Amino acid sequence: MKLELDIDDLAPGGEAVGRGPAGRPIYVPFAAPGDRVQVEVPAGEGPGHAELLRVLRPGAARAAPPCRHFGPAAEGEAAECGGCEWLHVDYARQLDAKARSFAETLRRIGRLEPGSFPLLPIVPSPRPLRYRCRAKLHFDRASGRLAFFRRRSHAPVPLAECHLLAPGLDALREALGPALGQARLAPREVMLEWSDAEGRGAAALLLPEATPAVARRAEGLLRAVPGLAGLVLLQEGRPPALLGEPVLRHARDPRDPAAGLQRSRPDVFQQANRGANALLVEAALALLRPAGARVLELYCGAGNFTAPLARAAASVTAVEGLGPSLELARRDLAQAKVRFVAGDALAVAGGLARDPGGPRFEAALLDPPRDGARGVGPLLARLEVARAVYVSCDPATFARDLRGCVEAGYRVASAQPFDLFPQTHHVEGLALLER
Ligand SMILES: C[S@@+](CC[C@H](N)C(=O)[O-])C[C@H]1O[C@@H](n2cnc3c(N)ncnc32)[C@H](O)[C@@H]1O
Repeated sequence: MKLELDIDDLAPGGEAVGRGPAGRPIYVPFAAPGDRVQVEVPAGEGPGHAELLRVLRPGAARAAPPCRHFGPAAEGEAAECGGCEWLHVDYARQLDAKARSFAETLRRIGRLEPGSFPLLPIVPSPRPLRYRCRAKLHFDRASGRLAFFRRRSHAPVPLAECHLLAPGLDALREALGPALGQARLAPREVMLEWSDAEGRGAAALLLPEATPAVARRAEGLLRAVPGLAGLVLLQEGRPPALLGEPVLRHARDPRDPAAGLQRSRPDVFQQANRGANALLVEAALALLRPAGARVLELYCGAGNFTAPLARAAASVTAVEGLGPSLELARRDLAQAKVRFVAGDALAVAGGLARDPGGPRFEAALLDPPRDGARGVGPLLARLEVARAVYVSCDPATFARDLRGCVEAGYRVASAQPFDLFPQTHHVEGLALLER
């Protein structure tokens, strides 16, 4: 059914939303607040996911998307690249939508009513474009190019440009696709990383098989691509094979050389937006006040927060589940007052909590993956943690866990959204819990 709609807002899931007949919410990709649009809507009663047919009258929130791959497939060269959702929306409007959806998730899932705790304004990314120093891409054999997937699909969109990638990373993307074809390598996934501090990059290739012949071809690839310092060859069920120098060093804070460098590897977690990450780390440390405290850090990764914690704290016990991340953190931060523990974060914290003679902590910092840290509240209480900073990339599990912490005796002393992923709906959360 064809319909004309006024678009009211951006939707938390990355589309835009307007009201159809009888007030039915209709979600429309590539529409912007204030637009009048013509859409194709599936019949039915509940919320509808429509396709955009035409923008009849553009709204004031519209911006000209700089990328040929963005937008509905029918428009010229555009090909519904799934890398961006809101490249056609003014950045201030994106921030406003994220701040509101963050607050709404805390209210709905965390039962944290607005006004009952300090909710701080969203922190913008220093760069709304060209902010990524790493990306997960796919190799499209047909075009010999690296690709993102099309929106809501596994069809590749071979990229001739990407405005989210830092210039060095974008140049590496452009060179690597054809070179993979020439080396007769067809990875299922390519994790690409670039260090501005080093002026060179690295890639992890997920391969169907990593035989000695494949490794020899990968060595040829490494020699052929300027700026590619190293490769990690990944094959399911096998340990990673390293070629060249895939461990890069990033500036911990691009604004402050004194903050030092941090090791990274393309196959382990690292924040992609280094500029916004520096703001997040700074805010987390200011909230936690680790000076002189015994600190428990859960999900420490390669030590993004561990280094500044170690500078101020009396001691840091840092827990991480992924071996190669922990190895990088250990290499950067080998010092007596930092104790790294390998293992499942909640199991390790639970073990410490059950041990009557075990360590206790004044402060804790946790930064779990999207699944969150269900049940962490009672563990923090048993470990006698007085204040905890929770960093999250998923507002829903964040809100659930904050509720759990409140039920375990903590209060939310502040919460704040951060924009680490401009042009998408993703939002990072930071909260201080105290008791
Ligand atoms: C969002 S990342 C944060 C890493 C680090 N804090 C940073 O800022 O770069 C989450 C980290 O948790 C680790 N992880 C995932 N599940 C885990 C678990 N059950 N126990 C311990 N670590 C886990 C991942 O390997 C990853 O390093």
